[in-house]
Amino acid sequence: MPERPLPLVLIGPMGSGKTKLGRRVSARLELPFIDTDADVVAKHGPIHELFAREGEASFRAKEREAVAAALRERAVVSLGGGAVLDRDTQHDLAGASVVRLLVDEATVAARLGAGGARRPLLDGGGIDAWARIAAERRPVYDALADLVVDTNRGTAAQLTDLICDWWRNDA
Ligand SMILES: Nc1ncnc2c1ncn2[C@@H]1O[C@H](COP(=O)(O)OP(=O)(O)OP(=O)(O)O)[C@@H](O)[C@H]1O
Ligand SMILES: O=C(O)C1=C[C@@H](O)[C@@H](O)[C@H](O)C1
Ligand SMILES: [Mg+2]
Repeated sequence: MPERPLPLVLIGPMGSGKTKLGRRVSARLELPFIDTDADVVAKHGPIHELFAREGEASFRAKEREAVAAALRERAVVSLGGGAVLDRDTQHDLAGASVVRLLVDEATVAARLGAGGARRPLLDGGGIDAWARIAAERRPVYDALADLVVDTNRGTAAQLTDLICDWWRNDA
């Protein structure tokens, strides 16, 4: 069987590993890597500053622009955690290979504490806010998924292999 369609898109909640695994998968498949959060930051500055300055709706509009451009590419694309809420993005994902990353609250608590980008939707709410947002979005992630990957177990190398084998139809 031939390879699955491109782009190969990673979706899932904050801290599920979209950026980390997306970068590794793209290197393995020798495809370009696009992280839509990084594209928004490159064009508009840090996401927490954009939220503070212009509010979430403005961030979502800018995010949608970055996502629309990314989903036209033959690339591995890691979406921001909330990007899948946009109806046009849901429509664009119909032709893509969509990998949904799962992570439990206990696992993600350690990951989110590890530093990295500030996440404005968790400001003040921490892991409780993460759990509420993840539960709200679960049906959307599940409906869009072509492959579900549990990131609570296994190394990043094993998870990368699993995604690459699936995309190549070797799984
Ligand atoms: N499978 C994994 N095992 C161990 N640590 C991981 C794994 N996946 C991600 N991490 C770590 O968890 C943190 C969050 O990962 P990452 O930034 O890739 O998540 P994300 O899904 O892109 O989150 P966001 O939606 O906020 O962009 C990072 O410190 C990363 O190194
Ligand atoms: O889940 C979300 O809504 C977000 C996730 C991050 O990737 C960023 O896109 C931003 O912090 C919002
Ligand atoms: Mg990310």
